[in-house]
Amino acid sequence: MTRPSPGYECFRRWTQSYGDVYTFWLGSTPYVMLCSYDIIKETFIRDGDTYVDKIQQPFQEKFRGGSYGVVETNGAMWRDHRRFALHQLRDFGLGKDLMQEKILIEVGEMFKQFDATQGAEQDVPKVFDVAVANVINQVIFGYRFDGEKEAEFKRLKEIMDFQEKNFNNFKTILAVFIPGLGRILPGPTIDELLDSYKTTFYTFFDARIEEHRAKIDFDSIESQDYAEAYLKEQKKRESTGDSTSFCDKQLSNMCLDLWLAGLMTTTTTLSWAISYVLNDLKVLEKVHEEMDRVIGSDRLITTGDKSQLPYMSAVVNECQRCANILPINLMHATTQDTIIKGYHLPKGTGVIAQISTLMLDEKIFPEPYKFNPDRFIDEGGKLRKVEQLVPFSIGKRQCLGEGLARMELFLFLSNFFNRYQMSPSSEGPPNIDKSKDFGILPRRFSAVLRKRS
Ligand code: HEM
Repeated sequence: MTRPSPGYECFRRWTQSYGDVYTFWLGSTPYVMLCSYDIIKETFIRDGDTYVDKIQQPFQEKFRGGSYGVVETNGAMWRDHRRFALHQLRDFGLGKDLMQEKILIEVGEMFKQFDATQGAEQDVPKVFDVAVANVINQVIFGYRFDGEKEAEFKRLKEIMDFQEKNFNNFKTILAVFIPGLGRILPGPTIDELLDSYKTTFYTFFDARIEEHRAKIDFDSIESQDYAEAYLKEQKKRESTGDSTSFCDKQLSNMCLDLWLAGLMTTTTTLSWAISYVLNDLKVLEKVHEEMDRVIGSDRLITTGDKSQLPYMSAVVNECQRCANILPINLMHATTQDTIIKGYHLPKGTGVIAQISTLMLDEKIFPEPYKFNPDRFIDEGGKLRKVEQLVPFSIGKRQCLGEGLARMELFLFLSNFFNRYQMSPSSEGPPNIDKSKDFGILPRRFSAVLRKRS
């Protein structure tokens, strides 16, 4: 393979050596990496339809029982379900106050947990994990993990920890893409890993779906959550003779995609965000100075305050840039023959918009590994818009949950910082070195919180 092994710095160096378009081979499959904003704009934005497909990975179909969900599907299946999910997210209150209300309830619950143990070292990411899980589970299944449901979350968390532990290393990625090699590597095979992971998740989703089916009122117009809206749409389509496009298997797989994409990305970003700030407490001082000047109390901060809090927004931007949670973005495929910079790419060629390299481009972000929110503040003290900040990717497959994620990051972080003074635990600030990681894992750490007066 290569030295250093594939990861942020390796992709950055390859871009410096080979230019902003080069080929990266995973097993026997070539992927064309697009590594500058100009080339990504020229392809994924200006010619979006040509880059919209996903490479079909055999292990995905095996895992899902066919081509299902929204993250891995192509054509009408992908288009229909992406549109439907976006529509439901809007109906549940994105852009209105409803979603914000749900998130602020979680902020309040989170405060109760942190307040109860203030002054002592506490596991901060653990509390954020539950808060974010409650938000996405409300969207999909309409309830929070409180009271007797707490055990449910504990079980799901165990599976996610299992996934984190077993799937975020280069050996496993190699085994996925080069199955022959996977069979001779030590440890459990990919099939064994996927089997245990899959059974638990689908069992959870299918049980929730059956509960919905048992109590659904098909005559009610409003739906409380995604699963209810889906079952109604399924019935509507079946009545017109279409029994395939909104089938049961697709519902389980949509729940899986929304749940996993909605939870792990956001919790990982939040844990990195707090880790960066714990490593540079001067940033927290500046946040507090802005909060005291603009908010001046412990009232809940809402999205209505955002335009008055440019430094806070710059902190969120810089946390997303540095967290840079996908060292390799998801793999796309060309839908037709095309030409990039004079190179001919036949239909079906793997193409990757390399957003992690873009967010570490030193021409745009000098000293790219330095955590520096001020890079997003202009001379007039206002928030500076930087096109190259693309943590949610670009083009027709751009993150489906971007609106929800942005709202969660701003509301969770701004309210958390406004309420607490924070200091590292006796172990010191969390480790923020990513140089040895291929995948990116959430940070696990404790910190001491004290309510600000
Ligand atoms: C900080 C949080 C998040 C980050 C950084 C993030 C980032 C991304 C990225 C980079 C992609 C790949 C786009 C591409 O293929 O080019 C993606 C896709 C996706 N994300 Fe997110 N995401 C976040 C939160 C969420 C949330 C909250 C949801 C769910 C509500 C979600 C659902 C999805 C889905 C379903 C896709 C696949 C879209 C498609 O293929 O059409 N994400 N996300």
